[in-house]
Amino acid sequence: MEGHPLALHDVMFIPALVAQASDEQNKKWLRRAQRREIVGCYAQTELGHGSNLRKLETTATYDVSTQEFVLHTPQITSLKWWPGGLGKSSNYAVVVANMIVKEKHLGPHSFLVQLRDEITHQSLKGITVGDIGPKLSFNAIDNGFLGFDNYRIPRTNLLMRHSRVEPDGTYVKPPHAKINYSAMVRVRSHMATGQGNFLAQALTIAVRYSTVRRQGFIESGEQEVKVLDYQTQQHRLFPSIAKAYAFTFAGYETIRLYEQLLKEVDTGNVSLMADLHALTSGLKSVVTHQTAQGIEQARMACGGHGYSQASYISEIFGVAVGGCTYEGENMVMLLQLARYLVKSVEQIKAGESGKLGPLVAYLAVKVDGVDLEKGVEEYMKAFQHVSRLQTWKASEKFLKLLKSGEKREVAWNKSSVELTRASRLHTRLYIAETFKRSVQEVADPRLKEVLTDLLHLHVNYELLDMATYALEDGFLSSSQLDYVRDQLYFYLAKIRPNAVSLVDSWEFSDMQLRSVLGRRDGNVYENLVAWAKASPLNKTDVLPSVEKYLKPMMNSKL
Ligand SMILES: CCCCCCCC/C=C\C/C=C/C(=O)SCCNC(=O)CCNC(=O)[C@H](O)C(C)(C)COP(=O)(O)OP(=O)(O)OC[C@H]1O[C@@H](n2cnc3c(N)ncnc32)[C@H](O)[C@@H]1OP(=O)(O)O
Ligand SMILES: Cc1cc2nc3c(=O)[nH]c(=O)nc-3n(C[C@H](O)[C@H](O)[C@H](O)COP(=O)(O)OP(=O)(O)OC[C@H]3O[C@@H](n4cnc5c(N)ncnc54)[C@H](O)[C@@H]3O)c2cc1C
Repeated sequence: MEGHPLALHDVMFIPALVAQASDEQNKKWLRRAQRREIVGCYAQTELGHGSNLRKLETTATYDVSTQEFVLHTPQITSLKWWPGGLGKSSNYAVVVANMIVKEKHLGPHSFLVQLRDEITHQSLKGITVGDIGPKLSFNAIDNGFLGFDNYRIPRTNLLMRHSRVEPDGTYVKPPHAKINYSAMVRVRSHMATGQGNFLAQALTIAVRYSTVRRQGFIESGEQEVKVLDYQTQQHRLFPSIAKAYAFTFAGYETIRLYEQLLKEVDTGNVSLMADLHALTSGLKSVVTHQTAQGIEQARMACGGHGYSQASYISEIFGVAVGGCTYEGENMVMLLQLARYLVKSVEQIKAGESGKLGPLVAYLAVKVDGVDLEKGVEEYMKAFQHVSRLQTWKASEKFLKLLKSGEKREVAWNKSSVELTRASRLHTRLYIAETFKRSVQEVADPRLKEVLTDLLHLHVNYELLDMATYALEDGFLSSSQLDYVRDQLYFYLAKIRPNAVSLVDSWEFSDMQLRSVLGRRDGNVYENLVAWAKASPLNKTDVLPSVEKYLKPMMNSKL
C-alpha cells in the first residue's frame, strides 16, 4: 500500500517507451527495461512547474556538431521534483525537457537519460539526484529531484516514434502536438479502476467491522444492534460501495479506449486523442475526489477505532488522495474537460451538432421532463439535463465575457468555477451511463439483480446530490425529489443483507488489507488488544523517559 520504489518503472517508464520510442530504439531499450536490467522512472514535474508543461525549464539543446542533446537545468526551479523512483532506485529516466533545435524552442519532448552507472549505481557526472523527503503517504517510494549540468546524451536518445530530429537538425513534427503526453493519458485512463480498488478496500474494512461492532438500540431489546443496521451507517457506506463498482466499470471502458487509441495512433489516426484526453481528465478528477471522500467516511464509520492505524484506513486514504494531485491537479484537469465542453457548445451554436462526439451529443438535445418512476433510463435523462444546463450556463457566461471585450484567458478565469461544475456533472453522467451499460451486460441473473440494486441506489443518491441544479429551472419538482429520497432509503434497506457479500466479493485477503478491524474472521477485539500490546511503547513497563524527564519533574519542589 505504501507504494513500491519500482512502481513507476512499470506504470510510466515502460509505457512511455512503448508509446513514444521507435521500434528501433525499443529493440535496444525495451527488453532490458522489461527484464529490469535497467530501472527507470518518468521525470517531468519540476520544482517550479508541474501543471503548466509548456513552461518546463529543463532544456535539451541539440548540438549538431556532436549530434548530441545537452540537458541543462538553468536554475533552482528547473530541478525535476517529485518523480517516483527517481531519488535512489532508478538508473535511467524518461526525462521531459523543452527541446531547442537551431535556436527554435519546440516544446516538451521525451528523452531516455542514463542517471547512474549500471554497475556501481553511482550518479553520473553532470547529474545531481536525490530523494525529496517524507510525504503524506507513499513513503516506500523514493520520489526524487534531478538536476543536469550541461549533461550530454546522444541524439538517438530523443524518443522518436512520433517526432524526430535528423542528424543535421531537421525536425520532423508529430502527427498531434500533444502526442508526447501519452504516458499521462495512459495512467489517467487506469486511475478509475485503481481508485475504485482503494475505495473497495476501505469499504471492506468498514462494512465488516460494522457487523462486528454493536452499539445502542434501534428498538429496545436484549442485544445492542450491529452498527450496520443504522440507516445513517448504511447511507455513509452503501453509496460508496456502488461507486466502487461504478468506477471500476468506467475504468474498464477508458482502459479499452486507451488501448484502441494506441493502435490507431500507430496507423497515424489521432482522431480519438482529444476525446480520450477530455474524458480521462474529467474521470480522473471526479473519481479521485469521490474516492477520498468515500474512504474518509469509511474511516469515520469505524468510530474511534477507525482513527487507529490498526484500521489501516488512514494509510489507504493517504495513498488514494495523492491521485487528486498526481497526473494533473484535479482543477486543472476539470478545466481541460471544460475546454472540450465549451467547444461542443460552440459547435452546436454554429449549427454543427452533427459533428459532436457520442459523449457530448446530448448537449444538443433538450428534454422537457422525466417520469422517474419508469426507471433508470429516465434518471439518465435527468443527469443529461443537469449536465446540459450547467454546461450551457457556464459556456454562455464565458462567451458573454468574451463578447464584452474580456481577453480569452481572463474570461476563462472568471468562468472557471462554473466550468469545473459543468465538467463534474458531465463526468458523473458518464459514470452513471457506464454503470448502467455494464449492469445490462451481466449474464448471471442473481448477480444482475444485486448489481441492479446498487445501480438504483447510485442513481438515486447522485440525483439527490445534484438536486439544486434540477430544481433551479423547475425540471424536477419537490414531490419528484421526495420520490428519489424514498427510493434511496428503500435501496439502502434492500442492500443491507447483501452488504457483506458485496464487499467480500472483492476478495481482498487479510494480508492485503492489513486491518485489524477488517479481518475476515471478525475477531476484532482480541486482535486489537494483541496489536496494542505489540506497540513499541509496550516493550518495557517503565520507559527511560521516566528517569530522564518525569521523575525530575515530579520530584521538583518548584
Ligand atoms: C496503470 C496503473 C495506474 C495506477 C496508479 C499508479 C500510481 C502512481 C503514482 C503516481 C504517478 C504520478 C505520475 C505523475 O504525476 S507524472 C506528471 C503528471 N503531470 C501532469 O499531469 C501535468 C498536467 N498538465 C498537463 O497535462 C498539461 O499541461 C495540460 C493538459 C494541463 C495543458 O497542456 P498544454 O500543452 O499547455 O495544452 P493547452 O492547455 O494549451 O491545450 C492545447 C490543446 O491541447 C489539448 N491537449 C492537452 N493535452 C492533451 C492530450 N494529452 N491529448 C490530447 N489533447 C490534449 C487541449 O485539450 C487543447 O485542446 P483545444 O482546447 O482543442 O485547444
Ligand atoms: C504522490 C505523487 C507522485 C508524483 N509522481 C510524479 C512522477 O512520477 N513524475 C512526475 O513527473 N511528477 C510526479 N508528481 C508530480 C505531479 O504530477 C504534480 O504535482 C501535479 O501534476 C500538480 O502539479 P503542481 O505540483 O505544479 O501543482 P500546481 O499547479 O502548483 O497546483 C497548485 C494549485 O494551483 C492551481 N492551478 C494551477 N494551474 C492552474 C490553472 N491553470 N487554472 C486553475 N488553477 C490552477 C491548482 O488547481 C492547485 O490548486 C507526483 C506528485 C505526487 C503528489
